[in-house]
Amino acid sequence: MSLMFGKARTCNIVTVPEHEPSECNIVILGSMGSGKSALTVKFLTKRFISEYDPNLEDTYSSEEVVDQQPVIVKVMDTADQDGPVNCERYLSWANAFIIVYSIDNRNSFQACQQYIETVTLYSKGLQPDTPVILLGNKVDMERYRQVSKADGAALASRFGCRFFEVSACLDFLSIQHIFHEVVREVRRETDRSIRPLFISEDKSAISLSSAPPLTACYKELPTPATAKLVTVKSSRAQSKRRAPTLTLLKGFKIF
Ligand SMILES: Nc1nc2c(ncn2[C@@H]2O[C@H](COP(=O)(O)OP(=O)(O)OP(=O)(O)O)[C@@H](O)[C@H]2O)c(=O)[nH]1
Repeated sequence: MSLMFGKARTCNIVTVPEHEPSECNIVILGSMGSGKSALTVKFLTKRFISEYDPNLEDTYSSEEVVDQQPVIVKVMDTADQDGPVNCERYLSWANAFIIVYSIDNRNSFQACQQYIETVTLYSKGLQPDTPVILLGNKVDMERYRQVSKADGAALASRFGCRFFEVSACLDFLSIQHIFHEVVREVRRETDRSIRPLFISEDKSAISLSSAPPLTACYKELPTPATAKLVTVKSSRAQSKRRAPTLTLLKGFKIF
């Protein structure tokens, strides 16, 4: 069963009940082998698993607390064969994008530019804006580095993205920090998009004190399944390989 959660693009202000944690849909993009799955698994399980089914695309969720506020983080680990293809499956779903390259692979860095251009073009003018984080992964492979930190930073600043270098096989906290920073960026953009209007001199302007309290622009969504990690979207592509697999996480097949 494929169950996708959307979010209201048009800002129809609805009240999110206090007890309901907000949601944050994050899409991870990048060329094959850049480390998308490894980063996703590390964030969800604190473990580094070395081999994944490259054709497996799935969406996972995790209940997090960011700055004392609970949030359901949904992560779509994509599996484009090369470059952004049929992007509509994630463009309207995402609250944010993490675009990954491997510092030891120049081609993966070039592919990131295509992804950044695609998502920034789509998000242009949309409210709230969709934050993009550029990630240089495999920083443990320094001796094989092909992409300098300066190159990564320059690409990120050209598109107004945040930029980090990480390694999915090193400490968990640096990976968790990235995902939590994405949640903070989404919250900032949401607050920015519902910031009270400036009251003009014209007395006819609505006085905000009488307007209902503005809250996040999310439509009421069904509460997600209680399980901590759930697969909410079936795999897009079935694995072609029939090697024996160990299923670590629902939806992840590890060889
Ligand atoms: N040294 C090192 N290897 C990594 C790191 N992250 C991922 N890898 C390895 O790189 C290979 C590809 O990792 P994946 O997570 O499958 O990459 P992916 O982007 O999901 O690739 P596809 O599944 O083909 O789309 C695997 O062998 C991982 O073990 C890292 O930070 N450091």
